[in-house]
Amino acid sequence: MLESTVAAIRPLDEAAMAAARELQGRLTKPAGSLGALEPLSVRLAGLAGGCPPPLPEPAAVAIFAGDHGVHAQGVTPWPQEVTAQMIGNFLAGGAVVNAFARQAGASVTVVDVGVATPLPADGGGDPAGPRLVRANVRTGTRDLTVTAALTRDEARTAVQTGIRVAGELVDGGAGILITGDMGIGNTTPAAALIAAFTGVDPAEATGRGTGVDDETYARKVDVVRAALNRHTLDPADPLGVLAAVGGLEHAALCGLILGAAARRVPVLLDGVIAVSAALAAAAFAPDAVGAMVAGHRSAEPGATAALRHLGLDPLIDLGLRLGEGTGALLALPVVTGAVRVLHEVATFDAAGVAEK
Ligand SMILES: Cc1cc2ncn([C@H]3O[C@H](COP(=O)(O)O)[C@@H](O)[C@H]3O)c2cc1C
Ligand SMILES: O=C(O)c1cccnc1
Repeated sequence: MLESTVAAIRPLDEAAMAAARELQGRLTKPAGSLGALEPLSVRLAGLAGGCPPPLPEPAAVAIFAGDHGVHAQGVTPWPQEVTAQMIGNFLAGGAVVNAFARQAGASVTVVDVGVATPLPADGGGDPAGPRLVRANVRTGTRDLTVTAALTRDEARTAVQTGIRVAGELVDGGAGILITGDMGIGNTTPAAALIAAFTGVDPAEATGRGTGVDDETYARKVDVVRAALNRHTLDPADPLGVLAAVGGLEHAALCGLILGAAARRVPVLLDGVIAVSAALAAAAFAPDAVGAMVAGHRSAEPGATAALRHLGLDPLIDLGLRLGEGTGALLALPVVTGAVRVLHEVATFDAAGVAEK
């Protein structure tokens, strides 16, 4: 399933992109006046294979949750149980991601791919409310400073879970997928993935996550450096890199991105966890980048290194460092606006407006 998904990922459609560029030039506005929205609309036409591309509606957020053996190294001040507790909060609709999803009209799907502590009971209430998918591969990764975080089989199972969730959401009518994550400690494997795929130094890849103090930050950089030294990491073997230093939610997010790209549906990337997973997806299938839209620039420095490597410019930059899918959800109206222009704005001809 991983191999067939990767094989299904194709380049953007040049004819659709040319049509979108040509249409942009005839709309009642100075050429280029919509800045980054114009190339975005062109790219989405290329992804859809037609102009105008469909409006990216409805949106579906998939929050992949997992725990991390590296938590034992003291890389975050938060107890591991917070991962499971926040799942309860997501299902009850009380987290920031829920507030932003309601605002954007997006559905919320929470996927347990690797939570270590018992989950709260399913909400079971509102059928339109947040939904829980139970797909636990193992109860947290192993400590990546000691051994590989995952076996290749475990990493593959998590990637395939992400592909499956993407397929289900697209079959359910989603016009855009949004990446979300929850996993106490998960900025540490994200930094290791970013260092492995981009080649930046662990100090540049590593940030303060939930907001660690100077002492914890120094330890976190040492942990990422130790992980990079401990494992042989070949960026041409993304499954091997995900297994050695990744997390179950990172692997599943990689799958979600690959699944979206294979179905030619855009995937709006959130913060540092999402972009670290996007590096793995691009290593599996370079053309998957065509389906990626960088929602925002996380305050985590590794996110900027990853976006540079992917050649993506984030749509908004608000200093967010939360995850869950929050930054991507805030960027959603920008993506919709970029496409709506191609659907609704009059041409100079049709509106009787004189050209320069
Ligand atoms: C209450 C709470 C809600 C969150 N929502 C997302 N994260 C974010 O912070 C965690 C990563 O940061 P670190 O690597 O420093 O632990 C992840 O769970 C991520 O989703 C949260 C963290 C907390 C504490
Ligand atoms: O950029 C993110 O997604 C992020 C940053 C800090 C903590 N958790 C997530």
